[in-house]
Amino acid sequence: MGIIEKIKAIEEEMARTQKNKATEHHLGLLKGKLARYRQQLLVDEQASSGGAGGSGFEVAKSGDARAVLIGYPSVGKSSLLGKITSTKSEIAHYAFTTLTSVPGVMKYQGAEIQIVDLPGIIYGASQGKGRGRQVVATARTADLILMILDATKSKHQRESLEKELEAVGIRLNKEKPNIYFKKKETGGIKINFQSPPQNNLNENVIKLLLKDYKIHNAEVLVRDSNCTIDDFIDIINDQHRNYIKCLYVYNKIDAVSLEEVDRLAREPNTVVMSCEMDLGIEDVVEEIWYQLNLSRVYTKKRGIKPKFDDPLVVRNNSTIGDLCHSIHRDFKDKFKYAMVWGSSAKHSPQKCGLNHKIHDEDVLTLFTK
Ligand SMILES: Nc1nc2c(ncn2[C@@H]2O[C@H](COP(=O)(O)OP(=O)(O)OP(=O)(O)O)[C@@H](O)[C@H]2O)c(=O)[nH]1
Repeated sequence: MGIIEKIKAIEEEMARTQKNKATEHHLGLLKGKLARYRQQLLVDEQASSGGAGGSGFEVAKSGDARAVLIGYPSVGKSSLLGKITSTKSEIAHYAFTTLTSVPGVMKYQGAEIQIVDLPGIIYGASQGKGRGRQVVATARTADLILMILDATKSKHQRESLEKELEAVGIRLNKEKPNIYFKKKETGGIKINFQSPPQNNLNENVIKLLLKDYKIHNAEVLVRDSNCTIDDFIDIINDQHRNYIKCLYVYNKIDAVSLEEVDRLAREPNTVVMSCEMDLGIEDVVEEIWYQLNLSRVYTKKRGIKPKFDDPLVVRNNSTIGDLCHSIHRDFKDKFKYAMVWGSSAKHSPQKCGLNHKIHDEDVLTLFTK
């Protein structure tokens, strides 16, 4: 039986099995197997196509961060891209057989955010259909997923996209489960719970899953009592999981009732817009910026005012060391100290080393050896 048939058989068995306390472990084990086969399918396909980037799909990452657009055809992805990316004329069209990916650059607050359009080909990826896998590989590199949805369509569109992303190991708006897991050479299986489990994850099911994955020596510490069986499966498959923020963007609100717009706008991590009527586009841009959680840092030379129109952009929680790395790979070696003005400084200016955490809108003078 091929992998696709195996996946199908498990999915069918899961659909047949009633969900209750008695079947919980059995279903958990099936989910574990499903995750393993799906993983294998993605790996096999990548190997046979010479790796995700081998067929030329992978888009070079440029700019300070990357957001990818995901959505069904005709929901308005191109319209949005046209509105928020300023470099329309420079947009490169990467055409590889049936695949087209259009990266554009959104300039905002001095940052350059690459917006990659993955035109409606994500679905079917988890079943090895079409070339969705390369799309998935690109989606994995995103700092933010923009799921573009048609406000006039049913909630099925969102659910099916979420299901596809879920099936390939992309977790939306979720933190990595708080479980310590380490494979060992010897010593058997050691399982501990920091506090009594409140959910379906328990010692027995962990043992069953590890056995199914042929892991005979490992240490497990469940730190969060709300962890589920699915969380543990994610932890065993950790190299193939990506925890990515997702912003749900409903387009075409001009075509639905005010009540419906109001309802959609209240959903978490959601913005609503109408590309056609030019409504809410600025909110989308602001929300992208907010979700990416970037910090702008202005550098200045001694005795000269900083250039506020040309910040260096780093991820939130970055250190001066990270900033040096973003300037140049070897810059850290030349770094002596920095003078820092702004909210991260205890007093302005503060003399700081590489480990100092910078805040948005700090001003820095870097001194080299
Ligand atoms: N009513 C309404 N129609 C819109 C809106 N935005 C886009 N459309 C229409 O929706 C259709 C699809 O828009 P596109 O921007 O091409 O959608 P797309 O998602 O890029 O489509 P694909 O290229 O097929 O993936 C076009 O006919 C647009 O005129 C909107 O805000 N309201």
